[in-house]
Amino acid sequence: MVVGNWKMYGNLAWNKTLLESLVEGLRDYRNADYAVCVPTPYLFQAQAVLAGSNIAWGGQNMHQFEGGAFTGSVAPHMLVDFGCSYVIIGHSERRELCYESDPVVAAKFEVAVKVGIKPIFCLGETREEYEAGITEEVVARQLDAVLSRVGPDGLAEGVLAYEPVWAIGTGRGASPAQAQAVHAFIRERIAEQDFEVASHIKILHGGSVRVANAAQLLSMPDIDGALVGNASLVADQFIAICRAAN
Ligand SMILES: O=C[C@H](O)COP(=O)(O)O
Repeated sequence: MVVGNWKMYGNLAWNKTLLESLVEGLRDYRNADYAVCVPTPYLFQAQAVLAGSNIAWGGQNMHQFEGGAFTGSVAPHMLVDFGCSYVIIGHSERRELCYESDPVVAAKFEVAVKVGIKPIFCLGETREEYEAGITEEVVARQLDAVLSRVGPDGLAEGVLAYEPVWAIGTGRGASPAQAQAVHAFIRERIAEQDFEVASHIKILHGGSVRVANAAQLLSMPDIDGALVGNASLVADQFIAICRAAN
């Protein structure tokens, strides 16, 4: 599975060109799941261009409540209204810049599943946590917050994305071996509660996934795909990464 996270980029004309290029470039690649998560104002456009293609679409966040006086927020059903299949939950940029706590992220995960949208649950350590050697402690804490809220059966309704924060946007991602080790730790922790769920849940990798490193990362046994930022903004690069997963 390969998901493009456009973050806060795009305009109607640029989006149209990129989306149409992706539809054409991936038309014959049907052995993997593909999606793009676009800024909320462009969901209508993603739906219009991607409907009927083999590329799904989704949001980059949503509120944990199903409605209310939360100016500027997006309610879960609003993503459903635009045909979203996915929503990114707990991205490190929101955890840091919007102070999203583990309990809030877990609540968002639960509500996404409730309204029928597959959450892409992001977890990962900061550079400081990596250098302090507490990566496993951090991702375990983040994972456990969701597991304790929804249980393994609820977790199975989502997709995980391990994104070492220190690799995001830097052009220097984790090595395949480094990434595999943490993916395996995450899967083993889930297996402690439910082996079947652990065996089937997708764990994507994010953090400077590029054309140059995608195939190696995707060849790792516990890496089931990629959550791609920068490279998803360039049609040829994102298509090449998607094809590597096919
Ligand atoms: O959601 C995507 C991740 O933040 C990775 O972004 P990046 O590929 O630009 O490092």
